Amino acid sequence: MDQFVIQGGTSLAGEVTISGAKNAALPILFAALLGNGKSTFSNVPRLRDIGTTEALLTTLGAHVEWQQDKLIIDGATVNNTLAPYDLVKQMRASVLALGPLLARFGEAQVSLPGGCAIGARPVDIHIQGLERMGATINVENGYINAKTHGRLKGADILMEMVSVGATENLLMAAALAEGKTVLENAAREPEITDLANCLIAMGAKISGAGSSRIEIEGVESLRGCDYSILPDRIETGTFLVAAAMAGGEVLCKNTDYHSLEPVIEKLRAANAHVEVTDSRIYLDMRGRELKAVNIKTMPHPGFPTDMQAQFTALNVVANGSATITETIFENRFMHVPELQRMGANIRLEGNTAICGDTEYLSGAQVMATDLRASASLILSGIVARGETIVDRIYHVDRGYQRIEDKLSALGANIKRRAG
Ligand SMILES: CC(=O)N[C@H]1[C@@H](OP(=O)(O)OP(=O)(O)OC[C@H]2O[C@@H](n3ccc(=O)[nH]c3=O)[C@H](O)[C@@H]2O)O[C@H](CO)[C@@H](O)[C@@H]1O
Ligand SMILES: C=C(OP(=O)(O)O)C(=O)O
Repeated sequence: MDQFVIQGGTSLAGEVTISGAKNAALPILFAALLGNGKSTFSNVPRLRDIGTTEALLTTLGAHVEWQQDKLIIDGATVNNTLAPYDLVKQMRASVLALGPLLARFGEAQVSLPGGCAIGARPVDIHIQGLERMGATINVENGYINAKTHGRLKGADILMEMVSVGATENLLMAAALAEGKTVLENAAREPEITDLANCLIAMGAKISGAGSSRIEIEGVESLRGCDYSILPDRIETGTFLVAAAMAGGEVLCKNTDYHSLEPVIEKLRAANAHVEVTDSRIYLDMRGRELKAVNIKTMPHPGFPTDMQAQFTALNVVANGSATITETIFENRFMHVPELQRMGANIRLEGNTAICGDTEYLSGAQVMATDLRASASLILSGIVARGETIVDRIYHVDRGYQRIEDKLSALGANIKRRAG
């Protein structure tokens, strides 16, 4: 298994070009299953999860190919509705095949994704919503088996919790349902708006995406589209935090400042100087004292859970003490024991991490447990004294495109060692 070897203590300065958003690309690539023609996607990040999605779409019969930097998916060739465990277990987002397959083919068998390191991650809200649209669903032998007689029927669906995945699955299903669907208490993440815009480009009739009430007037068929994926707000946030922790400066290009407002607000509260234009964010931390900030993760437009681990690392090296409260996932503090091994002064109380003053971090061999936990360990390694080795970096490769190349270009001393 590959590792990262990091020599700490370097400063960071320069520019970084942000890739397309994993969490927008994954639902959008599954949306191609709804179209009866070829879709061409640009700004698709080169990630392990994208490879897994390509494999799953191919298993479902879609013709998938890269043409230079564009990913082409032909929804017209889809001829199989079984998403097998072997692929779903590699990536939970595979459950997003459920809504499109059921809506287009009247049936789907999708392996239950199960939990992962950060929490149980149930899919009951996805299932209940599809049942409201007339699907018959049973969960047996580890599979969600869904069927519908004729088309799905539009319905008023009040989701009991704000769920990004359920909103995406139901939005895709409703696009091809008969009649009108109203999704209440919908997630408002930028990635939902991006998915809705892609569906609209395929011919769907959707209004209200980005608000908590989305209305969808189902259509009989959808076509392929040409669509560019939104920039990755979490990758952007990770580089901004890296520069803040290292006392350096960074210009993030090809990004989207609007999707990052809660993160930028916290970086400014941490005493970073931040300047924004629509597609660029510049952070300067030179000569400024980094201050610890209180964080509470919330659905968008609150502070994103996917930036929680990086801010835990930031608080560790900042002055003062502050609390980090995780409200989305019950077990998203796996980075804490690893950071403690590097000398971090953190105390866990239930779903809150209290970060006190830490004199310095010292390099150590640490283990990545999930995607953003891995990022927090890399950032800590860059500012630690001595050498840090991060094991199990396949987690990082799920969601960051060649993070070591981008960090090296900024001045970090980080190398991938093949294991
Ligand atoms: C609201 C939120 O911040 N969602 C995050 C979540 O999306 P993801 O789609 O993975 O998770 P959800 O938004 O669905 O989950 C939000 C909460 O609802 C619960 N739940 C969800 C579905 C369901 O059927 N039943 C149920 O109980 C989950 O356990 C969780 O506590 O993880 C992604 C990857 O880290 C992030 O990019 C999303 O921003
Ligand atoms: C946890 C994440 O992704 P996933 O939902 O794919 O596990 C993430 O993007 O931080």
